[in-house]
Amino acid sequence: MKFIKMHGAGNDYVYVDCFSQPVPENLPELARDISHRHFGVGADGLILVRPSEVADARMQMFNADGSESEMCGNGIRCVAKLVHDHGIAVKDRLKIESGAGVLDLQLSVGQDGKVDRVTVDMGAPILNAPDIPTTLAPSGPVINVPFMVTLPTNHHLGNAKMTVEATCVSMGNPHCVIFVDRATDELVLELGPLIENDARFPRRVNVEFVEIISPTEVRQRTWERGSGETWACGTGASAVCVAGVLTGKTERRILNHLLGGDLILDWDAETEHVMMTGPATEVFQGEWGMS
Ligand SMILES: N[C@H](CCC[C@H](N)C(=O)O)C(=O)O
Repeated sequence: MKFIKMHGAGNDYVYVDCFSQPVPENLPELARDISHRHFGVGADGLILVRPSEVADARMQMFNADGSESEMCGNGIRCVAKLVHDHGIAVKDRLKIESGAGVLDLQLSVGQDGKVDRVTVDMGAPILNAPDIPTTLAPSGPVINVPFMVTLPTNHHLGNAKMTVEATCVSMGNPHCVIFVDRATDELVLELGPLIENDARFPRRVNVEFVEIISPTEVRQRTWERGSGETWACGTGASAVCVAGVLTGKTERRILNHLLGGDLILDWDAETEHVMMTGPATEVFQGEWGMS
């Protein structure tokens, strides 16, 4: 099976062009095996680029643990680059079908004629608690809701319980945004998985730890549902943009610094849609499963 390794701001996936080869079988198992950082190619997950009845292509995304997600922001920028650069649809505006609906993308082409940056209309955020889904509220938005986590005994973070303030947003996939003074390893790597798997998120959740630099600039670390800490998360950055406005901490347009690069987010007041702009990079191509 031929694959293309790509990343969006360091959020790296293995991409399979299913226009030119059949859809692989046992996708969750393949996602786990191919994502393994030592025994596989190494990636945050697997993304299939498939024909679509209603768009230029369809994106199907799996996390490193084999779970399927509705949407992937960094991933959809790379899907657009693959569709353009590999001749599937050579246009500077593309429609890509995802679990969050058919999204519109505007492609920027570099000197080499290949896509280097993409602006994605991520659609409108979903804020109603049951639709995120979370039980942190019976209905309506979840904004700065105190969220107590019980820590395992003798935990680095000290006492047995810790309370953070959660602002929850879905971009087709669920996000729990937490604004902190410093996004430390303890918070990201130890509190992250506890929140990811908390029963108050029936479909688990992606967790963003956000430092406010100014009303127009933030720094984000991400503990992703099904993949652990990633170097960037596009749907997460979109959720952070919305949460910043809902909590009064940021303006509608922000620059977000993630471990692997920067994203520009703009929650348009007219359309209520979040616009995300960022890089898309092809690293190498390979063949999987050569016996
Ligand atoms: N990295 C992706 C998000 C993957 C979300 C996935 N971890 C989930 O289960 O929702 C992004 O750039 O939006």
